[in-house]
Amino acid sequence: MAAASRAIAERIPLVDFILEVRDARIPLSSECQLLTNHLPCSRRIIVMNKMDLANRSHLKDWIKYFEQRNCISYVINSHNKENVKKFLNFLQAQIKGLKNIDHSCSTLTMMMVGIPNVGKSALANSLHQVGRISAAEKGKLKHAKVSPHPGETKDISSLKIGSHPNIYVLDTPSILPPQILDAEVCSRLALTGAISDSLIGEKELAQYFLAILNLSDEYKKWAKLSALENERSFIDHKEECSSGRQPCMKGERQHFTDHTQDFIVHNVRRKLFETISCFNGDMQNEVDLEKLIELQFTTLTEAFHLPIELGDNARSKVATKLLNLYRIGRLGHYTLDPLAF
Ligand SMILES: Nc1nc2c(ncn2[C@@H]2O[C@H](COP(=O)(O)OP(=O)(O)OP(=O)(O)O)[C@@H](O)[C@H]2O)c(=O)[nH]1
Repeated sequence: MAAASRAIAERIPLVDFILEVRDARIPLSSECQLLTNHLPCSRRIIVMNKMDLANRSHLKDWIKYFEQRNCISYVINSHNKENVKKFLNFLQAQIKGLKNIDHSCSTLTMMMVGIPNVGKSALANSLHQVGRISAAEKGKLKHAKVSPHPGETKDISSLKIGSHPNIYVLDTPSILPPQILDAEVCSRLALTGAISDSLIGEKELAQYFLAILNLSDEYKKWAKLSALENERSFIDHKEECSSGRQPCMKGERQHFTDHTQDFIVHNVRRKLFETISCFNGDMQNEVDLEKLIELQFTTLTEAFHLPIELGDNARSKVATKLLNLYRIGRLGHYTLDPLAF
């Protein structure tokens, strides 16, 4: 990372814009510290990526937050083509605003910079795909490597994203400071996938996520799952009594090992809703909150259909599956950094 930081720092004066890619769930914790002291805000655009995973009602407030600090910012989902097209138009408007440029024959470069796993390569690829470049150039489409694991981009690569003027985007390897002293920031970075889970521990990370979920309002959206389930059990019971057949397990023909299947996700959401709404303790009290999380681990073992024989290993499995569901956006949308104007 030290070599990457040097290579990026050397290029900063040579490029027209820096696209500092951050994670929309942690707009502050995912700040790239290398840029903080190096760059005037007018040449930096803060791109809050993965907006589809963040709390939507907070996004406008974050744009306002950066505006107040004279920084240009933009929120985006790199997997959404329409979003990426609008972003490209926005970038072209920024370029038009640059003075002393012959817009018909110039070549402009933008460098993507950011901490691991924020989606720099995914965004570079998407811009390249929607960019107005010739069919011949598209035929040779290069791709930056996209991966769910942090630190996969090893070299600086260049992708063309526009013509007249020619615009190139440089995808760069991730950079992180050598030490992160704030434990809360570390947990947020691990939960969003910027650093490895092993630095915190999977179980601890899942407990951290459950604390966030329990203290948010996201679970309230799952109230109807619980009501629906009660209604369904009542109907099933009536049908079984009248037909004399044996009760059958829900989702019997489905695959219990794939925790991303709808029937398992619904079960998980329902169990989380029920444990939180039946909880009598004080959520603001750390000891009470820990008790609730303990109970949720036990309840989720059943919701994920984990065999009882797994014993203590069941808790690790619950943690892995729970973190995965959170990361693919199936357990609600959270912005983990608090907004402080
Ligand atoms: N949900 C969601 N996932 C995204 C988005 N952008 C990227 N991802 C996913 O995030 C993961 C990381 O994306 P990359 O493009 O490899 O991230 P990077 O910043 O280049 O990662 P490094 O290799 O550490 O430099 C991949 O699994 C992507 O599919 C987005 O807008 N929304």
